[in-house]
Amino acid sequence: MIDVVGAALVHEGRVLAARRTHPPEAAGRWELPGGKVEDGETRDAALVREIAEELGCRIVLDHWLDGAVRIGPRHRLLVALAHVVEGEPRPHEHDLVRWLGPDELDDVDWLEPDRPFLPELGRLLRGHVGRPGQ
Ligand SMILES: Nc1nc2c([nH]c(=O)n2[C@H]2C[C@H](O)[C@@H](COP(=O)(O)OP(=O)(O)OP(=O)(O)O)O2)c(=O)[nH]1
Repeated sequence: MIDVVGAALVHEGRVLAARRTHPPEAAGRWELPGGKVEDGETRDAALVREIAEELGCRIVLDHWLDGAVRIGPRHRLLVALAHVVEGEPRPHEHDLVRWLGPDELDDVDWLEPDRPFLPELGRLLRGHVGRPGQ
């Protein structure tokens, strides 16, 4: 099983969603930025690397959300709450990013494996993670 790691980047009570451009069946659908963990790499290091590549910023991980969701036969998705500590996230590989508040999580067409993480994410955002002054 290969781990795919996604970052729930939180800022001021909103989370960053990114729109995929490939492959064709996933283009236009939304995900948490991230990617596959490489051989010999920790999940944490993989996520920091992927976000630097995809969004050009440095992040720090807060904690991994509960659960792992199968993506097809060989992969599974794990999600960590994280925040940006250097630079501004700008899409290099996605065609759009959006910051979504807890009441906006249903406004975008997420890839299926991401959906089970949304209730916990909504609760965390409503509980004020990443709000100014915290
Ligand atoms: N990054 C990411 N991938 C996701 C999410 N949800 C989901 O089903 N996936 C799927 C899409 C892809 O099939 C796979 C991750 O592939 P990727 O293309 O992002 O990974 P990568 O950057 O390591 O890419 P590659 O070098 O293997 O092409 O997991 C998600 O929230 N984030």
